[in-house]
Amino acid sequence: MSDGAPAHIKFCGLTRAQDVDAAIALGVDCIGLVFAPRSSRRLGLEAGHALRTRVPAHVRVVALVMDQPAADVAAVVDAVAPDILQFHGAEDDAFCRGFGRPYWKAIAMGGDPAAALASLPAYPGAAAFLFDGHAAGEPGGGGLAFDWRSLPRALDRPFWLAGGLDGDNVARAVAIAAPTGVDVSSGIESGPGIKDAARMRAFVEAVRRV
Ligand SMILES: O=C(O)c1ccccc1NCC(=O)[C@H](O)[C@H](O)COP(=O)(O)O
Repeated sequence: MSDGAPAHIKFCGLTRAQDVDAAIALGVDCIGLVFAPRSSRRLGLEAGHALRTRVPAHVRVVALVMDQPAADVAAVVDAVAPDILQFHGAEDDAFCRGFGRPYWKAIAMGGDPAAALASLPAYPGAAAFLFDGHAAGEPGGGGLAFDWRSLPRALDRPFWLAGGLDGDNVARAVAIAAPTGVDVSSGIESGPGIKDAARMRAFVEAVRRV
């Protein structure tokens, strides 16, 4: 749970240099780059590397993967040097630990939230959890929210809230769930992977007003 500090902000699914630059100028804490095969925001390794080089050291780069072979994840690590790996699929803790990076585990809250929460002890190595609104087996980034009240009142590590957030609802979400941070993709877009400057700004301002 939050310690009362402002929620951290992660913009996810960036594909354009100008959006990365704008996000950094707005002061976000994390930039998410998607390498999952089933994503319309998927980056190739060269494009991911090029975006990564624009990000200063105080902003963390999070590489998203989903049910990919270890060699593919290792190639992302080699090419992009992410600060964090975010796993979105059915990967287990041993797999997620195997790349020499801290990892966050996305938890799909869109189907059976109780079953989703029951899976948390299976990830003792996760540095954080990211609760997302999609159902298990489905990709993220679809703007699907879940019932924020279904999250536990106490967790033993940081957690991020994701799924269907935007500048209009993020303040309420933070007030209800008190997450460590908030993650947004489609809620700041004009189209898949195309971030909108005004929506990005509105999101950051809404979080900072909480
Ligand atoms: O964004 C994608 O296309 C994606 C594809 C496959 C796995 C994960 C993906 N995104 C995960 C994210 O962290 C999104 O930011 C998160 O699902 C929130 O998305 P949105 O509901 O659109 O804000």
